[in-house]
Amino acid sequence: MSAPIIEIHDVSKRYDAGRPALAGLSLEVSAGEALAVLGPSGSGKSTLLNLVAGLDKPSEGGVTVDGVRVDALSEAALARYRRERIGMVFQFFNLLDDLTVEDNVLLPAQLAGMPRGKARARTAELLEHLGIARHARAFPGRLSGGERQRVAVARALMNRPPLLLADEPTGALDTSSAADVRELLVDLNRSGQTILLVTHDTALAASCATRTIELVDGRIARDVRAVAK
Ligand SMILES: Nc1ncnc2c1ncn2[C@@H]1O[C@H](COP(=O)(O)OP(=O)(O)OP(=O)(O)O)[C@@H](O)[C@H]1O
Repeated sequence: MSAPIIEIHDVSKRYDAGRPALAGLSLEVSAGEALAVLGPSGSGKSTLLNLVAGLDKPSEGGVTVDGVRVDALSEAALARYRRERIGMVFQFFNLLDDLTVEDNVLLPAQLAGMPRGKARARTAELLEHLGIARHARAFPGRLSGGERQRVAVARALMNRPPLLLADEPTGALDTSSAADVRELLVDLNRSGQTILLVTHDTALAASCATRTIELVDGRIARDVRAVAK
C-alpha cells in the first residue's frame, strides 16, 4: 500500500453549540485510491471535503495532505496549497461562462505563474486527453452537462495536483452525462490519480471508488474496500 496522501487525525468540527458536524474522525487515504464518501444529508460529508480542501479549519485535530499540515497554514500558504496540491470539481461546474473552454482550463496555470507556452501546451494536452479538444474555442454555455464537467476536470488537473476532490460531480447531470463523468473518473483513477469524492450517487461510488466510507453523525460508520476490478 502506498504512503498516505490524506491523514486526518481525531478531527472534530463544531459550527455551533449543537451536535458536532464531525466527531473525532480519523482517516488515512493512500495515494492511488478513489475514495467515495457516502452518508445521509447532514452527516458531515461536505464538512470533511472542506477541511481537506483547506476551505475551513477543524475545531480539534489535524488534517495533513501530501505532507502539508493544512489546518495550520496561513491564508497565503492556503491559497498556494489550493493551487498546487488539490484540484476541485463541483456539482454545478463553476466554469466562467464568458471565457472559452481553453481559457477556463488555462486559468489555474496563469494563477500559478506557469509560462504561457507551457500553459498552452498543457491545456491542449488535457483537452485532447479528456476528449473535448473540439470544443476548445467554444463557450461553456454551448456544451452539454457532461462536457462541461469534463472541462471542469481539465481545469482541476491543470497544475497536476496529487489529489482531485469532487463534490457531487454527477449531481446536476442527466443519466447519460453522469455515466460519461463516471467513466472519466474511473479512467483518471486507473491512470494513478488519487480522488476523494463526496456523492449521493451510489452508481458512481460503485463504479469508480476503490474504497467507500459512510458517514453517520460525523463518524465513519462503514469503511469498505472494493474488490479489485
Ligand atoms: N457553515 C455552517 N454553519 C453551521 N452549520 C453547518 C455549516 N455547514 C454545515 N453545518 C451543519 O453541519 C452538519 C453537517 O453538514 P454537511 O454539509 O457537512 O453534511 P453533508 O453530509 O454534506 O450533507 P448534504 O448531503 O445534505 O450535503 C449539518 O448539521 C449542517 O447543518
